Amino acid sequence: MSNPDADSPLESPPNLESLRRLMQTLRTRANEMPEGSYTTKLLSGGPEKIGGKIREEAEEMIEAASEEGDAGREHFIYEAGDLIYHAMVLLAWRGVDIDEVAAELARREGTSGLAEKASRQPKS
Ligand SMILES: N=c1c2ncn([C@@H]3O[C@H](COP(=O)(O)OP(=O)(O)OP(=O)(O)O)[C@@H](O)[C@H]3O)c2ncn1[C@@H]1O[C@H](COP(=O)(O)O)[C@@H](O)[C@H]1O
Repeated sequence: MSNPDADSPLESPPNLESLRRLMQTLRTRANEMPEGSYTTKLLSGGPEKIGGKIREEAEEMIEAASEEGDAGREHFIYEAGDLIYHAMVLLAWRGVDIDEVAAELARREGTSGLAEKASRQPKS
């Protein structure tokens, strides 16, 4: 199935800064573990609890990917937000910043996944 949005032009991303702010909030939650916080509840359950939510949210995002129209697109974005939030909670639990993940992605920039995979295959 083709992706109708694949060719959308990339505009400047003014909201990406919110990822940094969210990461800071999540790291503070991990340090302080305040009561009355959903993030604290997740962090208290460790990778098992957080991972369970990541699996659940990934399923929901995948299901929403095929929904059509503007409402479908909005729902897909909503589910992606849930998945990314929960993935970032796992980063915070592990003491890793989203910037470190961005650095890893930057390191990979320009290397095709196919070329990277080939470089890992044992030479006979
Ligand atoms: N971005 C989010 C965010 N996205 C999703 N969620 C929550 O993630 C949950 C999604 O899980 P579900 O849809 O399965 O809802 P649920 O059935 O109530 O969840 P479960 O009880 O099954 O775990 C909902 O409770 C959402 O409110 C989030 N909760 C918090 N944040 C951010 O984290 C910050 C800190 O939140 P607290 O730590 O809770 O103060 C907030 O200010 C927000 O910026």
